[in-house]
Amino acid sequence: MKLKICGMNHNTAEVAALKPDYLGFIFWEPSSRVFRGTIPELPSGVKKVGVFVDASLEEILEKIKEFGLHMVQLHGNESPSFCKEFRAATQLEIPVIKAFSVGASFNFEQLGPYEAVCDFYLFDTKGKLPGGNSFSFDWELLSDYPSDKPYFLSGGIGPGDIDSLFEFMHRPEAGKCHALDVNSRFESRPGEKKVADLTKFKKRLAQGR
Ligand SMILES: O=C(O)c1ccccc1N[C@@H]1O[C@H](COP(=O)(O)O)[C@@H](O)[C@H]1O
Repeated sequence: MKLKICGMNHNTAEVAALKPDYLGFIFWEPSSRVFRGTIPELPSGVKKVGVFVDASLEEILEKIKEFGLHMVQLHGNESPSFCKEFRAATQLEIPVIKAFSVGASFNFEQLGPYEAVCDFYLFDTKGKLPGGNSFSFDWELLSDYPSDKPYFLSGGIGPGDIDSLFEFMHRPEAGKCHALDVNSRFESRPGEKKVADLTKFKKRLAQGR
């Protein structure tokens, strides 16, 4: 299972040294962990993911160029036609993660129009904010997941969730789970990650149950 550490801002180099598969940078101004500054050189293999909320195509393309982003996470109400336009503009070179907010229930039919225009889905918990709400949804809802597309499991995953994650990973609905996405539950303040907790979490994940 791959790992994405999101909401990087204050201690990027230290966290990158753990060599997660993905590091996420939030490019949404109202976020308390909006990315400022420059991204240090990362160990090879660590992919930089830009997280956007209903940004314009121009803004996203600009950030890709400025920060050398490898992938984008569209975390707002971006339409299938916007995803298609983005893929055409980037000639399929920048994979698209389309995020969806999951409440007490989730209508998987809404994924249909996105099947051909994104590379991954991401399931986050529905809350007041578009993302970074710090609480999880009922992962059992994913037992109705109808797609073959790999997805990121997100939303309030914290250091204490390892055992439930191992349980989840043994269920059929985890078959298409490509990566775990962690964010606010590993922070000492917004954008500053707790390296010791992340180190332990990553190690436990690698060891397996
Ligand atoms: O973290 C944010 O501030 C944020 C703002 C706007 C869009 C997405 C954001 N973060 C994403 O939210 C999920 C879940 O975060 P958490 O674990 O509940 O804190 C994660 O995918 C982040 O990429």
